[in-house]
Amino acid sequence: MEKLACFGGPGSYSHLAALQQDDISSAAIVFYDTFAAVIEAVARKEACAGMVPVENSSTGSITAVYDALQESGCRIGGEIYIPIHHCLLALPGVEMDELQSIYSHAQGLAQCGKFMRAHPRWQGIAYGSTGRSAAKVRRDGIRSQGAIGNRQAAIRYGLRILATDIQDNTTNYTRFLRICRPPSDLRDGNKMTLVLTAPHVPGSLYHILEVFYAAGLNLTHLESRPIYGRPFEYRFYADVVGRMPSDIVKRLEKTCEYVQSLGQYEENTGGEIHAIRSHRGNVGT
Ligand SMILES: O=C(O)C(=O)Cc1ccccc1
Repeated sequence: MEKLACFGGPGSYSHLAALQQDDISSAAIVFYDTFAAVIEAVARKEACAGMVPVENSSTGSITAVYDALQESGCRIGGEIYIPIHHCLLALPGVEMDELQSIYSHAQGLAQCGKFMRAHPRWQGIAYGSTGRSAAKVRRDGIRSQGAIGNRQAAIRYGLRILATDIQDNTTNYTRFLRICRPPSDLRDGNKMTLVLTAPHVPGSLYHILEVFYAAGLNLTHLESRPIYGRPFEYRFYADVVGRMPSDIVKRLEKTCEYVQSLGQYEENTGGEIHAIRSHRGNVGT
């Protein structure tokens, strides 16, 4: 059976994203404890695909994923947006005022900053993932331990939900990437992630963006990451919606110092997040 390498353990948000992959059965999901380990597992052919979070609507990009992807030779085969509704979890029968240590993935703690600050006696402790945090609370059986995670983790580990929707931002979404290995699992689609570098001359990024503009391509995300060994020089990751004709690819190749496709995949337009983004787009025009 083809395996999917997933970040974070049973009950993590990445697990929820992996379970929504129609072609993968839940028994085929294997867990890894770092984003880089997921990507390496795909590169080493231990799995046909991987699932990692890449961007959150309140805390921003997970830059470690871009960096691990760059080194690996892997590609992006899909994306999925998951609404993130964080809950405060504890052992059955435990009340809020008994809690002292709250375990979660660093992303979970960051997304619940206001809730955590409203309880200054609690210590937030970054742990492997939200799923692993919930499992730890159950395994340790210590009444002063809580976790931040999702409702499914509470059900899976038999934990009590003490508070719901504790994230700062009511529209809290995480974008997950399906990682694949070329040429297998490479897909077609209307969205593309490009990695590019710009020549070090005035206006070079402007001219690159102009190519997207002239072709009517919607740039949905632009990320810059340092290039190792070239201090203060950057590699750009551009997500572009719209099909790219070959003359545009040629123009980009002429304008960029370096350009490569990291994958072409179907834009995830399902659900509420798409309505929110489309609405915002309409308001702006
Ligand atoms: O720890 C998890 O459950 C993850 O998959 C990472 C994460 C954490 C918080 C919000 C979204 C993703």
